[in-house]
Amino acid sequence: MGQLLDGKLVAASLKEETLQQANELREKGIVPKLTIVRVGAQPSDLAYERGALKRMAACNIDVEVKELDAEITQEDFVKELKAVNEDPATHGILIFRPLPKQLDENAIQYVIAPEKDVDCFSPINVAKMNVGDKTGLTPCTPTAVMEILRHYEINPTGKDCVVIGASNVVGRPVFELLLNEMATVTICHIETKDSSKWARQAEILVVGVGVPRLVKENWVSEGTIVVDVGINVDKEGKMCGDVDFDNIVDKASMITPVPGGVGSVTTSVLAKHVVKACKQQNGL
Ligand SMILES: Nc1nc(=O)c2c([nH]1)NC[C@@H]1CN(c3ccc(C(=O)N[C@@H](CCC(=O)O)C(=O)O)cc3)C=[N+]21
Repeated sequence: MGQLLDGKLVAASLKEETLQQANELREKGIVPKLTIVRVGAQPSDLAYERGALKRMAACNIDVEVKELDAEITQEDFVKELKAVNEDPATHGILIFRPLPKQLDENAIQYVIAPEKDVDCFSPINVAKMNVGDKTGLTPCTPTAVMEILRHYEINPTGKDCVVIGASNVVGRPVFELLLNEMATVTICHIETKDSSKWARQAEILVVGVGVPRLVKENWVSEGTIVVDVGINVDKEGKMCGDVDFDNIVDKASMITPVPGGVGSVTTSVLAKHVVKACKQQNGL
């Protein structure tokens, strides 16, 4: 059986680091704070919010949820966001996405203050990530993938990596973060003729598509390292990933479970980013 890549372990070790840094800031009289901007009450937003609130509490980071009406206009949303940008007590801002359809994400991405943008919504942070400028803030879930690899001393440098899924929130940033580590990266997407053919060549396979158990046993080779970013609910109401875990676990050399894999690391990365942003804003 392949080794389980245990996200809870990774999250716990990140938490220790972040808690210590948050406490050091508090000793200096600086209180690190995250403000969450939620429009409406989407179940997936609420699921993430619950996890984020718990994690911030564990890291001694303050958090405020700014809950906005589901029908809010573009103009009012921009006004609210600018107020959070300018709030000196707030060091990190997380806006749940996707936003409802009356709001124009392509315009709003330019409004969020880049130095507070802890989940990489601003094109400034996207550009910094894409050129490997470490002063920026990277997206939490893709960074959680990298933190799992780092924790288990899996160095992507020079490795053949295949990313399944080219979304702006998972696949593309994972591609860029792996490339920054000098991996050889192939990205497969909806128009790829045969993703399984590329996946079988992978030393590290990262999957983020949002299709329950898309990746079957014949997509992996003996020894592949499999990282599953999917969080789905199957027809039986059971949480599952994008990888057919039960049929792959024996073939893979290492594999993340769902739940308990990437998804359990994301909020720890969020906390780490709030502390990073807080330090930068205080010249530390
Ligand atoms: N800017 C932005 N970034 C996001 O990352 C983002 C977002 N907007 N909008 C909403 C979606 C949804 N989302 C979830 C994350 C974890 C669970 C979840 O269930 N987590 C489990 C752990 C799952 C596991 O262990 O794999 C938990 O916290 O217990 C659900 C949903 C993030 N999102």
